[in-house]
Amino acid sequence: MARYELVKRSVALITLTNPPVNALSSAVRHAMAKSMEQALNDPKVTAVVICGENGRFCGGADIREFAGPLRGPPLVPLLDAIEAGEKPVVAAIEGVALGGGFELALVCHYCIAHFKARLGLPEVTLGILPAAGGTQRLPRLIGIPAALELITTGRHISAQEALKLGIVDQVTEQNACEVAVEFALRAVAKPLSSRRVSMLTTPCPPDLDALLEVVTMEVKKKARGVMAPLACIQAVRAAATMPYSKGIKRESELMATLFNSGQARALQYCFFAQRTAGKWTLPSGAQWNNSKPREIRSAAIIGLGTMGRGIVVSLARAGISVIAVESEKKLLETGKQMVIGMLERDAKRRGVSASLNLLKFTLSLQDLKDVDLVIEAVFEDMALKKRVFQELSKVCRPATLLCTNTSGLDVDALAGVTDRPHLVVGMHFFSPAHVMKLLEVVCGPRSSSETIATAMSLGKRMGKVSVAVGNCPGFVGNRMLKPYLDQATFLLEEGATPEQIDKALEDFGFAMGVFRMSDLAGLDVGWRIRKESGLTGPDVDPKNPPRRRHGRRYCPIPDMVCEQGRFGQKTGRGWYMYDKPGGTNAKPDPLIQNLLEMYRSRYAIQPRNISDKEIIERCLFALANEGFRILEDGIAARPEDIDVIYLFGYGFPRHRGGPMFYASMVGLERVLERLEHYHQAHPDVPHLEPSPLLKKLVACGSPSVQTWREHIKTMHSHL
Ligand SMILES: CCCCCCCCCCCCC/C=C/C(=O)SCCNC(=O)CCNC(=O)[C@H](O)C(C)(C)COP(=O)(O)OP(=O)(O)OC[C@H]1O[C@@H](n2cnc3c(N)ncnc32)[C@H](O)[C@@H]1OP(=O)(O)O
Repeated sequence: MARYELVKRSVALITLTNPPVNALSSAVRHAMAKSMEQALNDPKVTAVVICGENGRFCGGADIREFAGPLRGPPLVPLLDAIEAGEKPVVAAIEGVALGGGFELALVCHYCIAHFKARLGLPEVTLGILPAAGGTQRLPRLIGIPAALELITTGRHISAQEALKLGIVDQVTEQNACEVAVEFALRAVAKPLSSRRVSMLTTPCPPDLDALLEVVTMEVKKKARGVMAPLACIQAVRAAATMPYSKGIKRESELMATLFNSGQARALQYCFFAQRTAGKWTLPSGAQWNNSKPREIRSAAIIGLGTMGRGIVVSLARAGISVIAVESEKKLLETGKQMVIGMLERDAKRRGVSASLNLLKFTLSLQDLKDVDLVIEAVFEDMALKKRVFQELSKVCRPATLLCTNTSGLDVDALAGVTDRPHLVVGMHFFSPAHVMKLLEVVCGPRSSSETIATAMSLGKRMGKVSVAVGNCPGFVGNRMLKPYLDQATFLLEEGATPEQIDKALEDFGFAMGVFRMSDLAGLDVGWRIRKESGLTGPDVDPKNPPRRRHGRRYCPIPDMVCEQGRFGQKTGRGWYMYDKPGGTNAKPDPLIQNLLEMYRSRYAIQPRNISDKEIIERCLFALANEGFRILEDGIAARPEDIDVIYLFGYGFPRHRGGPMFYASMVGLERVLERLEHYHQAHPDVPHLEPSPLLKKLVACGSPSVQTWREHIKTMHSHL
């Protein structure tokens, strides 16, 4: 857990050995304490270097230990002892120094960082704060404004930025450990008092209160209802206003308020869920660690609409040659200019050169004959997509993977028109595709494990969080959206307003309520789909009574909004009104209020007061209920996959963990009871009927979300 060696006859080299990230587990803390004691007591030792094995200094406290009782030597006294020691201690930072790892570096008297190293205090992203002295030492070292920024955002910084801020003493391109040993030898006999950061006085700006107020407002705006950043601000205030001994106590009190909170549990769950999602597995036994992805050097995109353009940018940014295809010269030219502009702006922001040399634009599918992979991103029309796939079958070499960016159509039906169904897979990007991190990899029943592995690995290469899902209408994300949207519009019928529903959801933590989100996405897309499926428009079966389709409750208000040409932000009118087409400032629109009143009076609906609690329960429990059905149907393998999809694709607040984790936090019994209650009140809404899996889990004593998969595994899988 920590290796102790004597090098250069007088330097104790302590190497943390806890792969993969040398987290400060109880065993590591124990071994470090012993090694430090040995180094400080050995008269031969004049200096100490601390480094991490395998080119990684330290990824911080062992997050898995937070879930159980705290064991082993506490970190704070161990770090205090390192700082107080009479022999110079040098941190040799390679790879990462994060969280407790950064705090370890802060107590070392000197820091050498490899030029590729990254440092940061990401505790806030886990719902806690840097409680091993980080909130007290960092402000003393770099001042309040810079420390506040790093601690409240959890941002990682480069070694170069750390040098500029005065966190590290030297950046090297050589082996940081060897440089640190030489540095340590030179540091022997130099006075250490000024190197003990806890002894420094915090440089305090004259307008401290005003600064803290501004940061508090910013944090509240960015992360509504999230506790950890606010606690971080209070801890940093203590660093400015109290001596170290009192500040560290304040830090620890604030940590105690966060440590066992639901938010901390949710955020730590999200950390592991994201990593779990990458470990896809199929019933055949094929999985992430036994299926080799193909190497993708070249790709083609069919269609340069909004999605296609974003995908081209994502691929080019990942260093992949891209051929972009359009059907008309004008569309091709427009798409080309947009892609080039996007890549140039992106490169400027990242301080790199735009990879325009990787791009080729063409009107001819014949140019695709040698590419490794094609992603079709044409209009969401099955007949059109089938024609494209038939054509691709003819022109692409037999080994080319054929992917579709459909947001919900049958991937297997597309595979069926090709000569290589095993090489067909869905790659469902989210708009804007060069910004949104989520990628649903849709596994058709005939997609080979190599095809799935390739799509997953390509997603990772593009910086996406990829989740493998099964093939059904809407896959996971969009399938779950329907009951959520339905509940929102039913609530409108019953007496709520768009702004009331949005406010309840935004107070819950969503960046945007459902109606603001719909206005942003465009209301016409859903309208077209409803018309095509005969739910509205001239094809509606006249036998359907009003507000009912196929024997179920149906709310026609969204159709009525679209009939008025209100398609959302792009038309300047939707559920809200905007200053101009494309405007973003949403204001409640009296016309919508009128429409709702007229609608209710036409159908003799007596509007009632609807509480925020009912809004949240009906929208979110219906959402989770569909998630349970998706697990039952084997469309998602694990609740973590669903949660990751909602966190990264639909703006579900991270501090709530995702819809499935949220349901588990509320308590499955309670969710079941509320769904039963609402289903009784609305028997014509099947989405409110509790799913058999939810009932089964409750019958099994509501196990923790991490163990649900044991109850699901006997069920049929469509992955
Ligand atoms: C009333 C109660 C009072 C309570 C008071 C409590 C007092 C407690 C005091 C304690 C004070 C401690 C203060 C310090 C806190 C911390 O340090 S919290 C941790 C901060 N660190 C992080 O957030 C870093 C997290 N990790 C990462 O960002 C990345 O993993 C990485 C280090 C940048 C590496 O990335 P990459 O190479 O992409 O690998 P990954 O796939 O992400 O990770 C590989 C595997 O390692 C696991 N892992 C990573 N970090 C940790 C960690 N810190 N702890 C445990 N495990 C970790 C990760 O899950 C992967 O595992 P597998 O999926 O199983 O492979």
